[in-house]
Amino acid sequence: MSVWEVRMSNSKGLPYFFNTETKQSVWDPPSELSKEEVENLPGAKEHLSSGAGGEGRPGQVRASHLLVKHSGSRRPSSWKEENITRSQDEAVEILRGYQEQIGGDTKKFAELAKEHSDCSSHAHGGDLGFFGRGQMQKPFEDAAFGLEPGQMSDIISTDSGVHLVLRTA
Ligand SMILES: N=C(N)NCCC[C@H](NC(=O)[C@@H]1CCC/C1=C\[C@H](COP(=O)(O)O)NC(=O)[C@@H](N)Cc1ccccc1)C(N)=O
Repeated sequence: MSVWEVRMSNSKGLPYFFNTETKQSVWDPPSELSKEEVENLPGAKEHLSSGAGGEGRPGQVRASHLLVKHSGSRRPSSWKEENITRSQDEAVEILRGYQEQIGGDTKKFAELAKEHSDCSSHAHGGDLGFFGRGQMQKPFEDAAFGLEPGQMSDIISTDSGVHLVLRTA
């Protein structure tokens, strides 16, 4: 039985390793443990996201999004539309319509993202792959890290436009 266990830092939204004997906390897996041992530590299952295909590292999430850009977007252009002139209110109305169609159906989410998302990730049904904190714009990061796998956000707004976020792992 290892003296180590995996716990979650709520302030950082990241897992860490706690030594129940020395009461020491470290961010990285203790070097004396093999990968196998780390994965079998108490708390590893719920805190160390392995995700689909296991590419996810601790503290990462995988998410897809459906982005609708508007005239106030930092880059009001996309694969779909050279020059995006809709207002932010119109973009929200459009996204509200997709939100209704999706309900809780993740397959429908990917279909609508593929057809309508103003992000290059539309080609993969909106999939952004795995990412950790510090990579995405803050409102997007907070939404993604605030979801459980399989859960979809409400409409959120970033400098890119308005999004629906679906956490997948
Ligand atoms: N996987 C990463 N680390 N890629 C870098 C993300 C940069 C990050 N992006 C965002 O926060 C928003 C939310 C999600 C997508 C996104 C914006 C834009 C669209 O908006 P625009 O930039 O025209 O304003 N799409 C992207 O970046 C795409 N390369 C994301 C992507 C596409 C295909 C596969 C993987 C990732 C940022 N810090 O700006």
